[in-house]
Amino acid sequence: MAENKDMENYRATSAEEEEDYFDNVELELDYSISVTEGSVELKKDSIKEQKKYMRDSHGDMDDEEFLQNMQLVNNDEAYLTRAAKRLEVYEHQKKNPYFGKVTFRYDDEGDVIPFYIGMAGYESDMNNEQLIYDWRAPVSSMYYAYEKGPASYTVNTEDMGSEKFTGHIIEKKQFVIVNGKLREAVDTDANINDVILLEALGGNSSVKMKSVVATIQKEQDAIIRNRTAYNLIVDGRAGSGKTVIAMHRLAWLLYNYKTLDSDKVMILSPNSIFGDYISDVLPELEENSVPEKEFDSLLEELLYIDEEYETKLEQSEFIIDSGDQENQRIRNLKVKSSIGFYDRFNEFLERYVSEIKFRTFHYQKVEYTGDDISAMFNGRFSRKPVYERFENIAYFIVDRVEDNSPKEFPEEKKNNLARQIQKQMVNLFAERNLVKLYVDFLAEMEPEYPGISEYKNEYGKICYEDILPILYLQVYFYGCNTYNNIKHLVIDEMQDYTIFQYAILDRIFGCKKTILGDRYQVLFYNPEETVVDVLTKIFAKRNGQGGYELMELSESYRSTAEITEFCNNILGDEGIGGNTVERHGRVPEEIQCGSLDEAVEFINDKLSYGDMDAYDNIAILTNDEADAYEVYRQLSEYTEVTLITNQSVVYSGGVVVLPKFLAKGMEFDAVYVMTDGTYKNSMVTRHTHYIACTRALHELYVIDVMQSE
Ligand SMILES: Nc1ncnc2c1ncn2[C@@H]1O[C@H](COP(=O)(O)OP(=O)(O)OP(=O)(O)O)[C@@H](O)[C@H]1O
Repeated sequence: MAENKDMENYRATSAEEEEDYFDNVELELDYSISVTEGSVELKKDSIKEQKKYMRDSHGDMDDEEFLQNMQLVNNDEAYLTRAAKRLEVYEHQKKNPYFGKVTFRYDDEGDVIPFYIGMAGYESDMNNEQLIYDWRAPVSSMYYAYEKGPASYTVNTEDMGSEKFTGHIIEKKQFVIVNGKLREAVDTDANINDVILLEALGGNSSVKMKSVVATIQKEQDAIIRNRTAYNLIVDGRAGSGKTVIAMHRLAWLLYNYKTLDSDKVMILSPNSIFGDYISDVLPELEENSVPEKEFDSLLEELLYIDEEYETKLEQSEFIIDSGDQENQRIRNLKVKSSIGFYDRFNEFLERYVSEIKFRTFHYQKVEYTGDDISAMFNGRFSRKPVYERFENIAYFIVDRVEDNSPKEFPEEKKNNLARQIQKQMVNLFAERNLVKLYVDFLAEMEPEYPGISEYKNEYGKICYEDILPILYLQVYFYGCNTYNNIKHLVIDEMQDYTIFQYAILDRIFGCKKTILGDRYQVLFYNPEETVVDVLTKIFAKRNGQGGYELMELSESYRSTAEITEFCNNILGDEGIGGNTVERHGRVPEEIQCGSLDEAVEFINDKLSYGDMDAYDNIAILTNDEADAYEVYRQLSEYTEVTLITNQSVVYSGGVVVLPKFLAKGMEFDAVYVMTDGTYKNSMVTRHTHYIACTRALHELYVIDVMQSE
């Protein structure tokens, strides 16, 4: 009832009133620009004078006075940097100041306040009125989460706790503003008006991922603004916006948690091309970019063994070359990535650790026998990770040594002594070769899984699936503090990592995490054990710490309904694809070609007869790098085309040729997927094909190149 009364008493703002508000914001922004530019000029003069004064009076100043003057100059220069950034934001705001509005009637006082929401907030320099609210501000959450009617928002402050405000949204609008002109003000009752979303989705893809603040959907917003999860796991179908959400979540976290800086956040991404693709979103949202890493570079950085080992890429090539053959290595690889194998390895390690014999430790009058240390290791400290137990025992012994000495030890002495004790204990392990220990474990598994002890590839390198348990072993024993400064980790394409990788990441990054991916975009899909099962095991609450929340996304925003349907059919019973957004386009075409040359001819015809002229980014996805090179070589005789390889670090759009595995996470307006005509026969190739086809926004062609006998 209250709702109806609100509606009755409230007169919606007219188009003219919206025009007036818009014009006023424009005037205010002009004023702020001139005020800021004026103060920049004054500051520049003052810096110049200050520097001159320091030069002229250098001889007469004592050190303290000189430092004080230096500090003044530094402050003024910092002001200039901030002002330059503010001017940049004002300029963006002049082009597009806000995209939405909610008018909210507060329950208690009955105040009615219109909140205009934009990419960044804006406070008037004339009267300090907040004319635009940043999309990340607490009030803005109502725009994404509620339709007209009862609504609430909560303000959380790090020192004052949280306060909830309740009331009613009595008006909700979306604005279409193009190049500083208010084109349309649309009343919207739904979350975000479909027409505006469809218009956003109908455009071409871009070389770099773009922000989508104006059209974030309710289910996506709940992920972006989640405050409660320690580890937030998002399982979403292809094109459901996981990557774009990950970027917006980071921007939201940086805005709402003042102690979180961009250098305390990290993104784990699948390859450098993908890193480049997402690199613009945060700057576009007025945040600094955050460091980004691939798992293999962590591996290289952290693992200290001398033997050569395979990369993830080498492993993927082996899997794809094997196709559907159940060879020994493929069998091993499946076992070695399973939860059961991980559990058995941990049981083996626990047994190994409980049998460790420690040496007796002496220091002045204090003595701890090997048995005493062993009792502490397997008793009082047994619930801690092995490396923490060393540290705990070392400090425990140092405390006893201190108790026995007449004077208190300074902190430094304590730390040095603890380090010495720890070193002694760790050396016991260092004598053990990590690889040998792992090989011993494999030997134990051999009767159950014949052939499992093979751990090197045909080139004598340790296989990728074996190097991961070895790195796990290393962090299990020695821990790793390298990334203790990281306070939030984002893992995209979560389905690409195995249980050992998660166990390693869990130990290296103890911080909160946002983990996103699609359980179906994998080469081996096993409904009995998906990546979600792995994640919920590794990130389950332990001793009341950590834990996870699992959220799902089912709506697919990238592709037309026709392409999404086509892709869902590839998976059949092996997966649930995305629901389609009602955006329509050409039905995907399947073409048979007798040879690669013929396939190139088909693509070239499409490109030269103008069929693709409407598109900015067109990709040809091949089975492997060799095919990619061949297509590139032939096609580049006729048209401008770029080859993307594993070494590429920048993606610059246009027509590109790349192997399928590098297209992960990316998207293109039109996609030509090459296959050898046999993808339906094997799960690996079916899933690879699905991943490749889901990259297309508007047009998709599947070219079956028949294999010559
Ligand atoms: N709310 C939204 N408004 C406008 N565009 C959106 C929205 N959500 C997603 N998109 C667009 O949909 C496309 C797919 O998004 P994204 O790449 O983040 O999906 P994904 O789930 O990571 O896909 P995949 O798993 O297939 O790599 C992008 O072009 C993105 O901008």
